[in-house]
Amino acid sequence: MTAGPRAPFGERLTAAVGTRGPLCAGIDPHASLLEQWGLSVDAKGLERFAMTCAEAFAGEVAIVKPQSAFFEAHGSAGVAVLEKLIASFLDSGTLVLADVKRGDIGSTMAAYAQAYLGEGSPLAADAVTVSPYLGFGSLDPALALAERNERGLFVLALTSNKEGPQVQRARSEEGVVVAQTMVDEAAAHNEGAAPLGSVGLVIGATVGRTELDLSRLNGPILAPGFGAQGAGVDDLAKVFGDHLPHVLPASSRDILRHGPDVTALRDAALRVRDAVAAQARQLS
Ligand SMILES: O=C(O)c1cc(=O)[nH]c(=O)n1[C@@H]1O[C@H](COP(=O)(O)O)[C@@H](O)[C@H]1O
Repeated sequence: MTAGPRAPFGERLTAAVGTRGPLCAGIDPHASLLEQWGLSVDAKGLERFAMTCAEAFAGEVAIVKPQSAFFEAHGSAGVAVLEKLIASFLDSGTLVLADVKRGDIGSTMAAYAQAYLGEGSPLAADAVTVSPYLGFGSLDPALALAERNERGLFVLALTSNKEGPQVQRARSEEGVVVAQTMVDEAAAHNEGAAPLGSVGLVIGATVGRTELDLSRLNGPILAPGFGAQGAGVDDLAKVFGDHLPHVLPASSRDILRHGPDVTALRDAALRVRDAVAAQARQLS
């Protein structure tokens, strides 16, 4: 991505959502979607898929989220397509959140941070998803590099899958819900940032009442699970209530199934965005 001075991620995201509305369009090139789009299930088909998404979304939605797994599945040629996709959004006004969900011991985390948040790295994106479930402190190298390079992190808190609560809703010896600890740690990093901090959380739109205190977060909330996993606009109000203005619903398959026609794909994304924005206005 661009070298040189930029605004902090939280500020850039706020501006992008202000201009282009509240939606994170997921780019998840499932083999079944490649087939449905009439593409070959190989790196060539992957590249066509990715570039079609770039054409449909660049400059149109606030942020896109390529899911790294579907690129990695094609080996080094697939990773090269991910690099090309990230570069294609450069200066488009649409930010890129690389969904890599990395989490490891600190010394290894430093290398992941360099790959996805390092200046000059071909995989560097505006933000990445990370997992704090090796302990929030294991993310320190990524937090430090993100801050230095004005990039962002989205830290898993309550994920959209049904297995998540076993870990995320467990309580510490002091009785604090594990996910609340992640919220509080992210909030500490965002304290005092304006208009919004650069350390976001991931809370699935499918999780029901979060029972988390999000009042001091001062950061964005990515809400996947929208569309294909069953969550809809009504769930956003139920799950996030007053925090809805900082929520960024994410949808992948439910939008991507409208391809390969670029206009149909773009219109599908903008329909979701408009439905979310209307719901947020109704509740404000
Ligand atoms: O971090 C994520 O984006 C994520 C977190 C989560 O709790 N649940 C979740 O589904 N995701 C991702 O969001 C996308 C959801 O895709 P769809 O179900 O097709 O909209 C996938 O790329 C998931 O890996």
